[in-house]
Amino acid sequence: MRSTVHLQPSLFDDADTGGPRLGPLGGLRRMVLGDGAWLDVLPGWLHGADELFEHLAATVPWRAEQREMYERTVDVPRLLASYPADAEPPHPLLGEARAALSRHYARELGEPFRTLGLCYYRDGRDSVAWHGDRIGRGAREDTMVAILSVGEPRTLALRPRSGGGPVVRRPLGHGDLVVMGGSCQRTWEHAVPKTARPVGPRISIQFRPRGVA
Ligand SMILES: O=C(O)CCC(=O)C(=O)O
Ligand SMILES: [Fe+2]
Repeated sequence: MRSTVHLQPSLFDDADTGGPRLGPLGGLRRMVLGDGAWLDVLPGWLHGADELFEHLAATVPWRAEQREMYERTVDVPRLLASYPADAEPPHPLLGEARAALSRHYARELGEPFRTLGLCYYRDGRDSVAWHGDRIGRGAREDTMVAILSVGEPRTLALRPRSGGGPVVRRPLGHGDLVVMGGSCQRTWEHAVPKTARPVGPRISIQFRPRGVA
């Protein structure tokens, strides 16, 4: 397995003093994607994200998974960790983030965010292929998946599931928040493409309601 590369302190976040802290969610801006899907974006929601990155990189019990593909067993190109609704988040800030998101979206979502999913992209060879989060209720119902990104910027790509149409590309930087909502998981697909650029590691933190996966 590839070795784990850690960020140099303050490589991304020069203003890093004190611990990590969340800004207000009032600056969220909505992009209407179409077919009932939307994407809310808030660059720089988390300040002082270096410490969170380092903490998660070092303490989360990252899992390497394998998957059957075309009758071969292949490595899933990223490391994973999941925290069910009743598990203690791996950093208190993530509990705060989940509570803030639940408050902000209470009326529109109608239920709180519950579970945490984490992905560790070690370098540009790590990726996630086109998919919707359709294992759970997202296959049938409108829902939301919120993603806080720390570490190296990577691109979140989105495309309509049917009928082609242009690919929407959002760079996700250190401390940025995006929320996929409405029908996004069933009418659109998303991916984090591989890149040939020499990029460092990124951690994606996903917040989902119960039964969405
Ligand atoms: O890396 C990301 O932010 C996206 C991860 C993702 O789509 C997933 O785990 O379902
Ligand atoms: Fe996903």
